[in-house]
Amino acid sequence: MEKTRTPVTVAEAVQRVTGRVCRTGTETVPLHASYGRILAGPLTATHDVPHFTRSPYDGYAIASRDSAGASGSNRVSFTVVDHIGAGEVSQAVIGPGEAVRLMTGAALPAGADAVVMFEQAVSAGQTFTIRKAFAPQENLSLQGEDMQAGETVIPAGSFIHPGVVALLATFGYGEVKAGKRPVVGILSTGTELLAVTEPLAPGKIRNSNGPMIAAQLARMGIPYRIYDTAADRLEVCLQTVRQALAETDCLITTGGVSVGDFDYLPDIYKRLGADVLFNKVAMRPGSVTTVAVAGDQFLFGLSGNPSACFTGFELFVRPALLKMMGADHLYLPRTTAVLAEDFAKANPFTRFIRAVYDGTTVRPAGFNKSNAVSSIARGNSLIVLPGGTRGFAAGDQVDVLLLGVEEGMNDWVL
Ligand SMILES: Nc1nc2c(c(=O)[nH]1)N[C@H]1C(S)=C(S)[C@@H](COP(=O)(O)OP(=O)(O)OC[C@H]3O[C@@H](n4cnc5c(N)ncnc54)[C@H](O)[C@@H]3O)O[C@H]1N2
Ligand code: MOO
Ligand SMILES: [Mg+2]
Repeated sequence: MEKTRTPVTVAEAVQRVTGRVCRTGTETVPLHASYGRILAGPLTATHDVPHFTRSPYDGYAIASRDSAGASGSNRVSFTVVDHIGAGEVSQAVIGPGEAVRLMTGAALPAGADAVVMFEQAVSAGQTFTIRKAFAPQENLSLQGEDMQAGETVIPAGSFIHPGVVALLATFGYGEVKAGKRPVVGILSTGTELLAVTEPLAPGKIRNSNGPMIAAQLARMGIPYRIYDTAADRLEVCLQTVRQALAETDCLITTGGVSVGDFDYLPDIYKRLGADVLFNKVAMRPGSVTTVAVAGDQFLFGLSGNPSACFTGFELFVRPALLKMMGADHLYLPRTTAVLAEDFAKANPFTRFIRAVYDGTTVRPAGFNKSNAVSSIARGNSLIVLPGGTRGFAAGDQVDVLLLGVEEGMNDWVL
């Protein structure tokens, strides 16, 4: 008889997984391919930004002291001695009553310390007048106002989003050192599984977990290798698992992880001498989710039930892969929202409900059993109801995990 499994809390399971992760290493990637990677080292400003004081407006550079006393009834006049656009540097040194006509982004000429916007001047040929006094540094984009040389702007472990790409470009990095991405194997097990394009047959279903996991990995920018689905036969599955472990950094299997007569993953972990971190989690769906480590390779044994499989990936596989790449924000972003409808079921275990979150309220995304596919498709989030609670009513405040958001949180508190 199958030994009773001891459930661990979700927090404990998450901690056991992330606690065992070793970094995959680092590699240098071209800047244009760096989006979505994890920054290996801190990004320090190698120069001031901007590195020269410039005009933030199209207008005239003046010496502010020349504008003293200007008013509507006492217009002060300037003579334009040069004319530059962004990228040009004026050789003029502004003397009393002189100005340089310059465009946004152009370097401030010597002798100037303020900029008059075109809208603040009345122009006439090579001269213009103003009706107010300008303060020193008025309308300037000062050297170093954005970043100063030596400042750490982005810490190591950050997700390289488009803003970080802009920063790397600003400092002249044509390539960047990033966390190496693990190559992940995907193996769907189950004698009942048909390839996606095969016609249905009695008792058979199409393999939806494999393509779903591939997409979950793709969403993280992680390369994967898909193995042919394996029938529920111990030797066949074991052989494919061994092959996958030889060819990839870690393996995600789906199905065959529970207590059924043809659930062979538990035997496979034994045969591999793998260290099973847990094989039962106090959660629904996905209570049978198993994570094992063979040598230094993770084996994520996700449930065959689609909603459980999906949830197991987001809760355990995702943070592990992020940590392998050196990320410091491992967990799904979390928020709270008002439950839009009653959820009457009791929650002996922590419950993750595929849900639709609209920024204020959240509601279950329809049929929500462990075997549901529809609610994974309709949902954009997971409602988290703590274990040991009764039902929840419309209007209750609940925790929500957001799916498909690039950057996560650096703690798991649920
Ligand atoms: N006596 C017990 N039975 C079950 C228990 C239990 O504790 N005691 N746990 C139940 C729970 S909870 C879950 S979840 C499932 C988990 O089963 P497995 O992970 O072993 O997965 P399978 O048995 O292989 O399949 C379950 C279900 O999912 C379908 N499936 C499998 N692979 C795919 C795929 N790639 N794409 C789409 N659907 C898939 C499969 O046909 C089954 O219907 O066990 C419960 N039983
Ligand atoms: O592992 Mo099961 O998903 O709890 O239904
Ligand atoms: Mg089973």
